[in-house]
Amino acid sequence: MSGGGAPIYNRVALIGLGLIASSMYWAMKRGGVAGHVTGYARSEETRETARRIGLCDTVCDSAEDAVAGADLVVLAVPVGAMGTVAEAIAPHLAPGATVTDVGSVKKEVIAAVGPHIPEGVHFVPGHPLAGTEHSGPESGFSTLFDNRWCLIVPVAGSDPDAVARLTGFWQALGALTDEMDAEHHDLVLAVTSHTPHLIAYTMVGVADDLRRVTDSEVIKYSAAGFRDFTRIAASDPTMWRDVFLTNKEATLEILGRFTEELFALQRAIRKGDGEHLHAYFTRTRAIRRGIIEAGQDTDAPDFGRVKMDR
Ligand SMILES: NC(=O)c1ccc[n+]([C@@H]2O[C@H](COP(=O)([O-])OP(=O)(O)OC[C@H]3O[C@@H](n4cnc5c(N)ncnc54)[C@H](O)[C@@H]3O)[C@@H](O)[C@H]2O)c1
Ligand SMILES: O=C(O)C(=O)C[C@]1(C(=O)O)C=C[C@@H](O)C=C1
Repeated sequence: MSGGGAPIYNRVALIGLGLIASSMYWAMKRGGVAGHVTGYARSEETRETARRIGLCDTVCDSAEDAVAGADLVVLAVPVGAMGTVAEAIAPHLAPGATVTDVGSVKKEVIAAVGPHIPEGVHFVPGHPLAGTEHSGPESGFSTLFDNRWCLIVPVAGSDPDAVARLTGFWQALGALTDEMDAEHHDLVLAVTSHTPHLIAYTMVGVADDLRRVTDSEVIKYSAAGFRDFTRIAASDPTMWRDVFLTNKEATLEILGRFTEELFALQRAIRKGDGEHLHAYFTRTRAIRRGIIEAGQDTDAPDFGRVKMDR
């Protein structure tokens, strides 16, 4: 972490003031990572909230004002709005500035933003793999990125110094960093984040339909597994609508494989094929244990319990 050394960027502009931007602001302040931080959100109400809670050193009434003189501009709006925002700020970007984004999808964001980035301005996309089901300017906290991955996704011709500086910035916010190309990123995230969210949304929807039949029993007596699904399914509808509309190809590919496996399990249940079910669950349990042994999920609530099982 920067820990009070020289700031990595003198002036940072946050466009969109929700969970990710507000967490970035508090983490920047914690580590002395940035000099002055400006912020802009589309709605007057969000800007007022930001001013009230001291989110950003200056809250601007236009994106153009926010980016003026910034050496780092962070696009932290829903994926579907990235292109429009980039187009609006493009004429006001300072020469030599870096524009990055935090969008959950990379290929379509790069296609939407890239063409608007002027000559002499660097574009280095990124994606912190950290979040919660909450959204808006009051949902952020300084430790969100601690020990979480942030994937840096350089585009063709990305300036290596700009990439290295942004990488150092994310590390100073507490994150672990890695580089990945956009196509691979979108496939990996379809497996680890996007399809699981869709499944959670579906399961909660199914239970809600059932609730009408069983008169609230499903929700009332929901076990921990289902409650975890409801947390995920409470995630922001705009953000997730945009994720599925923009990571269509990879999500449909993974959903296709998921459906095949589900049918195989369904068949095993119908035929009473306990061997199939047991072998399948044994394989997936080993995956979970492997993650924990690799130390990649040490803050999971059941970490200690799984260790004690052995
Ligand atoms: N929430 C997560 O778990 C998570 C994790 C990693 C990355 N992301 C990505 O980060 C980005 C922001 O997500 P978030 O969770 O902070 O969302 P959020 O809903 O908390 O905040 C989004 C902000 O953008 C503003 N906004 C929307 N459209 C705008 C526009 N056209 N112009 C200006 N401002 C606009 C909203 O008013 C809000 O302030 C998204 O692209 C999302 O995919 C989210
Ligand atoms: O922890 C959560 O609530 C999240 O959904 C965070 C999560 C994820 O799926 O892991 C969601 C979207 C992102 O783009 C990155 C992280």
